[in-house]
Amino acid sequence: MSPTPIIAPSILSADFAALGKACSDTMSQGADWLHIDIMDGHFVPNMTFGAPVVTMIRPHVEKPSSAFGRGTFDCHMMIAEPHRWVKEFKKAGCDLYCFHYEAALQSTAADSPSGQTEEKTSPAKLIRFIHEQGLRAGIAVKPKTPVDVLYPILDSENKEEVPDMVLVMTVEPGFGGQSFMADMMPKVKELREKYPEMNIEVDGGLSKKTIDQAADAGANVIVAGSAVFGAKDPSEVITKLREAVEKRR
Ligand SMILES: O=C(CO)[C@@H](O)[C@H](O)COP(=O)(O)O
Repeated sequence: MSPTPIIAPSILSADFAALGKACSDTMSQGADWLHIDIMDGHFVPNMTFGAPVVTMIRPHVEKPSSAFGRGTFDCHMMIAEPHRWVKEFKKAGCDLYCFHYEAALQSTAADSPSGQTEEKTSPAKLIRFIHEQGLRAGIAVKPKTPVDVLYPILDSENKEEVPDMVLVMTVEPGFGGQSFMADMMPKVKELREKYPEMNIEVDGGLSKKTIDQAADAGANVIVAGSAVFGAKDPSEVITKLREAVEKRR
């Protein structure tokens, strides 16, 4: 049986002028996690916000009582140099630090904004570092990145260097409201066949219309921005997304 369905509304589509309330509202409407998009204008052609905003919204959502529990702050780091921000985001209240494989390949081993070094890091080293800070680690792949690049990382004997979740992007990262890329589903299917118990997240264009394709492929962590925050009845959308995943377990 694949893991529990987890619905993670992406606050990129929330009302930024009343973000704290938007976060607590979506939780009371049935969300499991909050998906928090961090964009730096380098790794992606858009900017959002950084750790101070995460600190401000943390008190609006009860902290998870267990790993991957309700209230998990799922920080999707669409940033260059993901290694540099782990400690800051831990302090801000992040629970799951999900970085991009493509960014980690370019990253240096600095562990604070001021502590740059020239030493190259690697996705595996970064996962170890995230775990050492007491966070869960996620690794994300852009649409053009094949998932087999992740197999050496996922199959590592060294458990501290194995991520807790894989995020398969179903749009090019950077903006909400884009169309779901159904051609990403073979990647999800392949991952699910190989790793039946792993959390597999999909992000981009998920809605009542597209959820069946993602659920059929085996995704269990569903990110939805515009479909939830733009809905007349967000609870109904969250329920439908969850039911679609639950049906395939
Ligand atoms: O990471 C991203 C976009 O880069 C997402 O998390 C979006 O926020 C999803 O928005 P919708 O496609 O669901 O509107």
